[in-house]
Amino acid sequence: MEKLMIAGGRPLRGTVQISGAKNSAIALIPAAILSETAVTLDNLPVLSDVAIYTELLQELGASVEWSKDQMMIDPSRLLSRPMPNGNVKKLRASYYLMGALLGRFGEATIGLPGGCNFEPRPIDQHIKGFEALGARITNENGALHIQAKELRGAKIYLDVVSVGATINIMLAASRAKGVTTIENAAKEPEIIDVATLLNSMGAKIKGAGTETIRIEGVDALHGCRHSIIPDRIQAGTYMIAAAATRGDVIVDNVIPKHMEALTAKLQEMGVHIYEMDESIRVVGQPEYESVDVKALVYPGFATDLQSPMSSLLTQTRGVSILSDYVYSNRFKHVPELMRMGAKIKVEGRSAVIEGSPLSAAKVKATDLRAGASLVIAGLTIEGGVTEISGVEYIDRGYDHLVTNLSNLGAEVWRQND
Ligand SMILES: CC(=O)N[C@H]1[C@@H](OP(=O)(O)OP(=O)(O)OC[C@H]2O[C@@H](n3ccc(=O)[nH]c3=O)[C@H](O)[C@@H]2O)O[C@H](CO)[C@@H](O)[C@@H]1O
Ligand SMILES: C=C(OP(=O)(O)O)C(=O)O
Repeated sequence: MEKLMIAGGRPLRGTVQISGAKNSAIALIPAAILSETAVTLDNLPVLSDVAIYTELLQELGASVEWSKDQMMIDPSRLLSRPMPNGNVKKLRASYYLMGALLGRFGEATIGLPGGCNFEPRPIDQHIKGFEALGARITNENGALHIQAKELRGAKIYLDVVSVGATINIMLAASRAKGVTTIENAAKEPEIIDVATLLNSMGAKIKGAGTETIRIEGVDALHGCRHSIIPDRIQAGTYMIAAAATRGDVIVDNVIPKHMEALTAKLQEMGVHIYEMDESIRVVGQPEYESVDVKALVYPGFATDLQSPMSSLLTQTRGVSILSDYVYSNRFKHVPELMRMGAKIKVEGRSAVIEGSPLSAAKVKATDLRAGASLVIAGLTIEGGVTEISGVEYIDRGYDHLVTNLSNLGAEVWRQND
């Protein structure tokens, strides 16, 4: 197994280019199969989740050509084959095949999803949405069989604000008869990105990015070309790493508006931030104030940046409280950070973090963003080499990580056990 090795203590300096958003890409790829003709996606991130999705589409009979940051998906020969096991279990976003296949064929059999399992992640709101559209759902040995004679538009109120349920319902409802409204919808930028693709394919979706989305079903969808939005979580991770190493980094190809909650929090700590049209410069400072952070749904502070932020909060002068109101138990990185000398106490859905020096250790990434937090911690440590196992989780969300960090002056390499 590969490990990530970091000889830290060097301030990151230079420019890093951010690729397309993982959480958009792995929704846009299944969205493309609602089309009868080819869809081309640009600005695609090169990630293991994208590779797995490519295989899933090929297993269903689609033709996929992927070269660098571009992918052409021709779903004209695709069939709704049962996918109870295998690749569907390897990633969370395989649940989008439910909405996409249901919309295109009126039927889907898909195994329950995998992905980062930092806590139970139910999909009851997805199911509630499909049922409201007229689908019947049965559980067959751990796979959901979803079938509808005819999908009909409906008014759906989500009990919890869910990114996945909002997108999944949009996918199926695009091909339903009549109008669907999703109330209490999630507002994440990735939802707008999916709606933009679907509208370019001929769908009639209004209100994406607000809490009420209106979808007028259409009879057919067609091919188009679409460029994926920048990855705000990857961008945020580099911003936090720049601050933590007291570096000076331009994070390029970002939408600064998407970064507002993080930017404001970093400024509150004393980090200097300069926003440009499509880039953000982060200039670290010798000392930081402790702050309280609440991870919330968008436009609040992203839960996916909560663990990376924990590492930065070990670098302050006081005690910070970091609470996660999206995933109450997303703290698997904490024991690993404590191995590195962090002083953190988890109390309910909060981590109480006291500033303290860290030291190099052998640690294990147990999920994607836990991995990112360990990388940031390792980058700050002067003396010794931090060894991070579980690199496969980090590869789910950070393309060209070693190259990017090396270009910023970090001493980072991969090593086989
Ligand atoms: C592939 C993808 O885009 N993943 C992102 C997506 O995950 P995902 O879409 O799976 O997360 P959701 O927005 O659905 O989850 C938000 C909250 O709602 C709960 N919930 C969700 C659905 C449901 O049917 N029932 C239910 O109770 C979840 O347990 C969680 O507490 O949004 C999360 C929250 O921003 C991010 O951390 C993930 O990176
Ligand atoms: C939790 C994440 O991803 P997923 O939902 O795909 O597991 C993430 O990107 O931090």
